[in-house]
Amino acid sequence: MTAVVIIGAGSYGVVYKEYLQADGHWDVRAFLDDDPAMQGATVGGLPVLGTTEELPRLRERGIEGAFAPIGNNAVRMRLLERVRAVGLRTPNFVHASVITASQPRPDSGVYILAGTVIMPLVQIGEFVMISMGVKIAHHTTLERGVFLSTGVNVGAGIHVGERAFLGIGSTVVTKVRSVGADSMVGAGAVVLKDVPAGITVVGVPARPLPRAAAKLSQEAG
Ligand SMILES: CC(=O)SCCNC(=O)CCNC(=O)[C@H](O)C(C)(C)COP(=O)(O)OP(=O)(O)OC[C@H]1O[C@@H](n2cnc3c(N)ncnc32)[C@H](O)[C@@H]1OP(=O)(O)O
Repeated sequence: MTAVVIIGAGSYGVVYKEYLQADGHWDVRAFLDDDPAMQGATVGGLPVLGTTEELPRLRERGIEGAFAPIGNNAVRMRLLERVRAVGLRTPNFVHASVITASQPRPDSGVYILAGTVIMPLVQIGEFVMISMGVKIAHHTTLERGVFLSTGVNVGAGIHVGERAFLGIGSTVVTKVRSVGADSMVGAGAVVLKDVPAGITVVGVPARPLPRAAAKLSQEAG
């Protein structure tokens, strides 16, 4: 068993606590959370040990690594970089039901939830987060910090840029070459053309949202 903490004691944190405990490889000791209101709380039977300022002191407590299952890609990446910087591990979590012919590198902070299927020759960058029931075809690349929501379908040979966010049930068809960095694909969208970096697309077929409406807030839930 590897002793770990979970950063973020919100709904994702509690769900991941359940997954990690059921997995049998993780001794989940506590949460860390930067919300002052959470300090001293007990969440899902585990203590909130402190804020992320505690990270440098975790080794003294015998903790070896941290998970940060946080939907905001930039925040998740920043936190996991801090975890590494203090010499802790950023383990992967791949649910036992996942069928994958393409593995992320060990300790690359990649999380893949139940029912996902990944074909061979898919590159999975560090800090990628993949929700339930996602399908990814061959020769596709997910760059660092990509988030694929529940039920996303990504075709073959597609480059998904850093921190791109694909909303629940969206599809990117095989003829698309690129979904740009920091772009957002709305829930249910069907992407038929390349998505430029930094924009939000919605609908069937997917078209850009006017910039004023696109907040890129990544409220992933
Ligand atoms: C465990 C999991 O995986 S959970 C799932 C994770 N979360 C998601 O999938 C959420 C994905 N987010 C979305 O789809 C969002 O609606 C976004 C990011 C596309 C847009 O969000 P915002 O920028 O806040 O846009 P807002 O809600 O103000 O809507 C702007 C316009 O776009 C339309 N719109 C928003 N989302 C969509 C969508 N998915 N499809 C079609 N139209 C949409 C709205 O109806 C609105 O149109 P109007 O101006 O004619 O009224």
